[in-house]
Amino acid sequence: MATDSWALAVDEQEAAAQSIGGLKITEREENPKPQENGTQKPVENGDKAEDEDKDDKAAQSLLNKLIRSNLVNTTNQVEVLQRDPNSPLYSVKSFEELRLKPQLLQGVYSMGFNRPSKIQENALPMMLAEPPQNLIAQSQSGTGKTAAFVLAMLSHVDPAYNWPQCLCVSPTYELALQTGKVIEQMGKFYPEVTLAYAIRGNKLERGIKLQDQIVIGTPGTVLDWCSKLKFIDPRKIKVFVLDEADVMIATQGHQDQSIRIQRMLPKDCQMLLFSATFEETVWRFAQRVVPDPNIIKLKREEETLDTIKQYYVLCNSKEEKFTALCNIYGAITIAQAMIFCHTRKTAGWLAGELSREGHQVALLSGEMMVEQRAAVIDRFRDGKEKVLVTTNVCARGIDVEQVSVVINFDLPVDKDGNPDNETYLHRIGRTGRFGKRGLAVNMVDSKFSMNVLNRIQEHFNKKIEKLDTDDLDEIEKIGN
Ligand SMILES: Nc1ncnc2c1ncn2[C@@H]1O[C@H](COP(=O)(O)OP(=O)(O)OP(=O)(O)O)[C@@H](O)[C@H]1O
Repeated sequence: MATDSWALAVDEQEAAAQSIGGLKITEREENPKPQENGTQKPVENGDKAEDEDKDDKAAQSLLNKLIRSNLVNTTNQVEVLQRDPNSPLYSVKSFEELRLKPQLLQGVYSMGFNRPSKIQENALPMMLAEPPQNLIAQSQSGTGKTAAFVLAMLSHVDPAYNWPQCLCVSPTYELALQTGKVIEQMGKFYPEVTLAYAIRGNKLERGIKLQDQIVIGTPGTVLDWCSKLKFIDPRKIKVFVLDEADVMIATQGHQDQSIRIQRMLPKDCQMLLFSATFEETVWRFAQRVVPDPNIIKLKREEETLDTIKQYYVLCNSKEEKFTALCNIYGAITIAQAMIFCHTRKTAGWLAGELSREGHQVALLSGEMMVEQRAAVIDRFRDGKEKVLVTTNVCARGIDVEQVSVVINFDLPVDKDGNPDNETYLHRIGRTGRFGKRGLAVNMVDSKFSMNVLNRIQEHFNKKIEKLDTDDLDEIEKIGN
């Protein structure tokens, strides 16, 4: 696998300079509307709209890729829905069974893959079948989807022809680069096949015809290259991959552009769509892009609150919350803790106060570039810092197994001020697999947050006990 240097005109430095975790503006109401129970969502003094981190799916996805050290193994069953239920269902337990080209098998082994992941067991035989079959596949981040479709693309290209045969669209520039790296790695022993990046900044001379067999890019640029600029002849595409469909649809215009690309492709082109989640909107989009699909789904392992001891403490201000936190630290031994705040400002303030108290603190917030965030998480995972202070959305989906104490300095609420039960569960829940015990302490500082807490209790039907942080004996007991 070779990358044409002219085809990748934008270097990695530029990628790093493009902060996708940069300042994001979220609307914040000046006068919050009354909540269901008549209490009001309090506005913290001096908070600005940009102080809240935006839920940026693309940034989260990139962050997940950067901090991932290996395959996420899951014990959950794969659900397969075949287009033709009468044809036998193949699944493979080894890469050898796939009869890959030797250069590709060498590439797979050089990446350290010994056997297919759960999703790959079913997806690979389907994608490599003759005649080609369409596929919609959903499984959580890190379960091996990218590796699977990269292998399918590399298997389907014919290096004897010097024109694009496989087209892959990714939601962002950075995600396209990440997937491009996997194509380059896996195709390392297959130098006849080359890859081009259809991403912003990559300007090609007008009138040229691309000679690379694989093209990866973002929807807008890929569409331009296929239509206006005609660098690619879409009628010669054999495999079309739409990656991260759930992230894709979160960006205005991407859905439309992807559908316009798809319409230019020949009828017998293999369509493959991947997503980490499968909400109704993703599903509707998937069905528009992939005709007559086979469907593979792998459910996320359920998180549970069963092994978590949950408490709340009553305070009147953020200073009192900080004192309560110090009391907890004074009474029980905490190996590593994650503390969640609602805004960047509170997170920054709290991190400063904790450091002054002598704690080794890491701070994670949305104004940091994704690469910086990844570095912070890596250090925390290595135990270099013992406390991670973070804003709501920044740490979503980040799995730090060794953390046994979670403090909700602010309770999770959605943009309308309603309890965000899903986030609550993700922050403090544990998958049955790890089954470790955990401790969660929620800080309540107003009628509003008490109401949020009550509704969280009701939702999960689990009692959250009150804790008196002035009573050291009582705190000691919860640490046991
Ligand atoms: N069969 C395998 N054996 C071992 N490691 C694998 C295997 N397949 C993939 N991996 C590794 O596991 C990690 C996750 O794989 P991959 O990126 O393909 O997952 P993904 O489902 O595409 O994730 P995302 O949704 O974030 O894109 C990568 O580091 C990849 O190199």
